[in-house]
Amino acid sequence: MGEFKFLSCRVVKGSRFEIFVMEEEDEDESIESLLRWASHLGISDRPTPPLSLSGRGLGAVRDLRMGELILRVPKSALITSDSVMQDTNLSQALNRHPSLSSTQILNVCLLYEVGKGKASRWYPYLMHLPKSYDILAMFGEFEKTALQVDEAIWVTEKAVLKTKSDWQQAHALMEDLKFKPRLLTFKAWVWASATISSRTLHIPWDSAGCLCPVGDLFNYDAPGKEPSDIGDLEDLLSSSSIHDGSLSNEDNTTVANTEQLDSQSQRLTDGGFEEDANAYCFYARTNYNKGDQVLLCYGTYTNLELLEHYGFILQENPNDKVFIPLEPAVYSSTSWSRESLYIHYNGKPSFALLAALRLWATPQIKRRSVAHLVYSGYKISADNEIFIMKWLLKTCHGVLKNLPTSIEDDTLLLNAIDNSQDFCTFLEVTKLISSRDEVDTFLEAHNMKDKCSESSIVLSRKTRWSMDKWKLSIQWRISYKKVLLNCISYCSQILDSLVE
Ligand SMILES: C[S@@+](CC[C@H](N)C(=O)[O-])C[C@H]1O[C@@H](n2cnc3c(N)ncnc32)[C@H](O)[C@@H]1O
Repeated sequence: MGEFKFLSCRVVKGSRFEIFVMEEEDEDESIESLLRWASHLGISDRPTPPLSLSGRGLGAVRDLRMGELILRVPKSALITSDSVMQDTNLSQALNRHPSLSSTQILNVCLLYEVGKGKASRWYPYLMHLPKSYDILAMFGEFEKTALQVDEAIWVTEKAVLKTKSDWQQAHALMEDLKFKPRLLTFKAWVWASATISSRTLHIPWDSAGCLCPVGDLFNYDAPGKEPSDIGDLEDLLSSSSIHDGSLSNEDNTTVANTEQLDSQSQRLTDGGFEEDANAYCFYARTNYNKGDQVLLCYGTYTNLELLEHYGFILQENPNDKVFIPLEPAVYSSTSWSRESLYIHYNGKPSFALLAALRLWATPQIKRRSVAHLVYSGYKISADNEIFIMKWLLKTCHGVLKNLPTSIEDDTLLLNAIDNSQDFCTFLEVTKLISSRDEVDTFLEAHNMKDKCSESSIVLSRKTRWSMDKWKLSIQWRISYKKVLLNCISYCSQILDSLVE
């Protein structure tokens, strides 16, 4: 579920699409009917045939050049609150409930359309939406605890509470609309909310976005591999040695680079609604060879944000960030926001974190005189640098030590879940793990503790789904711990070079 696996690839024939559809093994024939339906709506990859779907994905049927138009989805095919509200029954009911947010409204619109069944003009599309999702709002107590890190647990609790309160607030409207009982349930609401969270695309006229048939089959590619990304800018600034010359030039360089970053961040998405074409248009974000999967950048996300909004994480995420506990005096030593004080995925402290630590480690009385250096990214002194690197080392070690499991055990557990042929083998393999509490809790939660001796255990759908989410929790905490380990090796290297 939500897992990115290409078990079969084939060219879809019999539709006007020359799209290369990558599907999961159990995906039924009907994907072709979705594409046939889409072409009737005017959704087209012509005249330049190119793309792919999630669990499913889109692949290139010929070489593609960066910037090439690869898919057009006319406005009339998009599911937006506006388009669904052309139904007067719905729009009148919405007028009677004016306090709902645009996302709540789109949620209701999606469920309303689902309630129409075959009478919905988007029926073939709705039928192909995933049946379940793995976003944080769907995590139960067990999977939430398996995240281990307070910040992630807190984000999960917030997501669950928000989904619940959104549902409660929208309930009166849905009753007013005489939704069938199954569409009134929290389960239905969470499904719609996860669909919207993980599949909508930005449109300028509605902050809730739109659902875009076929266009929502692109999987995600992370931005940040560009040569002058923020990491490089920080390199440029923080590797400079202690500097006492005029800073006016450096300041200008910083501003110029920051501006360059701004203009890049505006190009973070490679699809958008175009007024002239009255369509959502998608362009190749890079060159692709025939057979490659074609990806789309949804935006810049950390792994926790990807998990929260999309239900997956990237093993290598150039935009990942880890926040470590800082003393209140560090926050008050600078005007940088808390959000800017983090460790990059590669272990390097962010520009702002280094600056804040450098100032914090400077006696109060001297801070004013060194502030201009610090804000330009320069080191203050070797002693200051040694102090903050040692502090970072100690803090990262401390955070890792306080987590319930080691990265080695996490990796063993993940491999056991991934590679065991059956549940009994899984249980055997997990006996090698030093901290077995988590496995025992899982068995208890699914009433399987006393079944461990049975030779073949058939897992229920619910158990398998919980296991998928558990896996995501373990993957996430591994990625978190890796960043801290990267930081430890980064600081050790800097210390070695300073002490030499
Ligand atoms: C807009 S949909 C993309 C199409 C989707 N794969 C499908 O089968 O409909 C977004 C979802 O695809 C999956 N996904 C997208 N990019 C991914 C990636 N790079 N790795 C793993 N899963 C990904 C996630 O489940 C995500 O919520």
